[in-house]
Amino acid sequence: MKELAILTKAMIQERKDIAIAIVGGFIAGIAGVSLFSASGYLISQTVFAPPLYTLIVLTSLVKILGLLRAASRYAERLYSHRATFSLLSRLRTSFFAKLIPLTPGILGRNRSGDLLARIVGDVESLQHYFLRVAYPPVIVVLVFLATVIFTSVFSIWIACLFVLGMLITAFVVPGIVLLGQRRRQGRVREKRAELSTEMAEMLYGYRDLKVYGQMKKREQLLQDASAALAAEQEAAARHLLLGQSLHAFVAYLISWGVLILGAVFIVNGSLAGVFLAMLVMASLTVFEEAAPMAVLPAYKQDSEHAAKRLAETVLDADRSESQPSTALSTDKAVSVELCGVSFQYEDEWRPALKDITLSIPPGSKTAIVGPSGSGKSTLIELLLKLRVPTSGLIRLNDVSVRELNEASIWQASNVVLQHSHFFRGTIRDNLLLNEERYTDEELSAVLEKAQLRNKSLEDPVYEKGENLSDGEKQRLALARVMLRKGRLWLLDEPTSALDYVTEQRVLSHLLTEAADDTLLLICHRLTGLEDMDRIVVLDQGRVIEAGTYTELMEQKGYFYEMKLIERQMIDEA
Ligand SMILES: Nc1ncnc2c1ncn2[C@@H]1O[C@H](COP(=O)(O)OP(=O)(O)OP(=O)(O)O)[C@@H](O)[C@H]1O
Repeated sequence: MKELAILTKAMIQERKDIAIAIVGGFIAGIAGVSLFSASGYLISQTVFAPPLYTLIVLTSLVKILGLLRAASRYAERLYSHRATFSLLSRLRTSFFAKLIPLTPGILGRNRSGDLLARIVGDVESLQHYFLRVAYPPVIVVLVFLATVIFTSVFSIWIACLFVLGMLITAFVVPGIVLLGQRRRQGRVREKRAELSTEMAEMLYGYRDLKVYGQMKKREQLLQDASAALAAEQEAAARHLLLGQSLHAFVAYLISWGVLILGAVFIVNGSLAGVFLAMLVMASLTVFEEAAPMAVLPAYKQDSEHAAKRLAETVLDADRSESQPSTALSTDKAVSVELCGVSFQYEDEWRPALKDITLSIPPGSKTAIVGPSGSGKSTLIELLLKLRVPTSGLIRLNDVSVRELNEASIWQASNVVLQHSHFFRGTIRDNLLLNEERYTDEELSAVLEKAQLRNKSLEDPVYEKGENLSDGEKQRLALARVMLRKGRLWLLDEPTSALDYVTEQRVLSHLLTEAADDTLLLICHRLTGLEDMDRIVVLDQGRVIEAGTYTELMEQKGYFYEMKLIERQMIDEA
């Protein structure tokens, strides 16, 4: 199966551990069969009162086999699990590497809880492919063949009975287990995704749920989802247990067959009675070793399904895997040019941006204003290559964005998006997100410039910046961006939560920092835009006005009207 290719590749990388696990498993299996066969033979021999040295040799052999079995089983478990954990970490990183270039688009298409279920649950399911599907049959077949050859020395018919039993346990029992398993596992996955989704919704929206009095209802939904998952898991586990019980039943049936056949051969003189217990014990043990065969197809199917879901999730990643190698230079300020750029979100009926043509010279300072939903943030996402224009061309430093390596664009840009993420740690941790090293003095200086004097570098930051006010979050994001060395500043409403005075102070520091760089500032408030080289007004995805502050005021168009309304509101306030 194509989806499992990635897993096979990862398994090849762990071939040394896998080979040791197989050798360990084989020795453990053979030692197990020999141990119990020798015990059966020992018990039979004692009846005939053999010389003492025979008993000593047999007893020692049993002990040695017991030790050998334990040691080799330990080695098998150790190396197979080590290989599994390495495999899982390889799979996780390769899945993440494919997933990351797809953001933010992928979050729009998938519910985050479901994505989490895939990342955690489905990747985890793949471990079964190795632990329960790929390598156990190799051991089972080797141990079984060795046992059949050994048994055939005593009786070819008993050896044939072993083969018959093996065929039943390898094909008939798993076939029965497989019936209905696909449906059951599908339901488990569905319920797991539902539970993760409910959980994510509750975690993200717990404040609103509390305020709107919906918490109890959500908790109930969560409990229902959890109970539904537990019920499906129980049903699936019961079904697997049924397979294992069937396997044990067949194993005992074959052992009874060995006993009866052996008794018949002893009566007609073709088998020495002393070997009967040994053959029965060999039969019981070899089928015990073959127990994983009962659930193998079920796990195989489960792993294939998980691999398919993961492959579907990152389907587009393969298409966009090869990134161009041309890098955006950080040696000089970046020029930005948009020629007839349009963009429409998937499943949206109207474009977010329509035929935008703009030329932003290197080192210039441009403000982008316009009503909510006019496409300002979308424009920034296109410049960052987070989305690809539906039509038109974007050039940075005269190179088409299509030909530029996206990581180099991010490297060359100082970006503050509307919602910055903050990690659990300290203010210092949240400032030091790039590879550069900074002294405490430098870090404190940016906090000062961002008007975050009330925070020290060691102050804690909770997950998602829960303990920071919206204004503090914005100022921390701005402090973070001031530490970067990019030559293109893309700031999406970076000061919307600040009071007027603080906003002006921060903006003035920002403009000083970006003095030699190109800066694009999206803002709703129209105050302080006099210092900008150009103001671009967007409405319904189109550029409706563009010019300097004075030009737009003289033009008495949309910007002028908005400015008048803003002044009036400030006066009234
Ligand atoms: N992920 C998305 N999927 C579908 N449509 C989207 C998505 N993000 C934005 N849109 C739509 O695209 C249009 C432009 O959105 P955008 O966020 O660029 O506007 P904006 O001018 O930045 O708004 P605001 O000032 O409120 O931040 C809006 O109509 C919005 O509904």
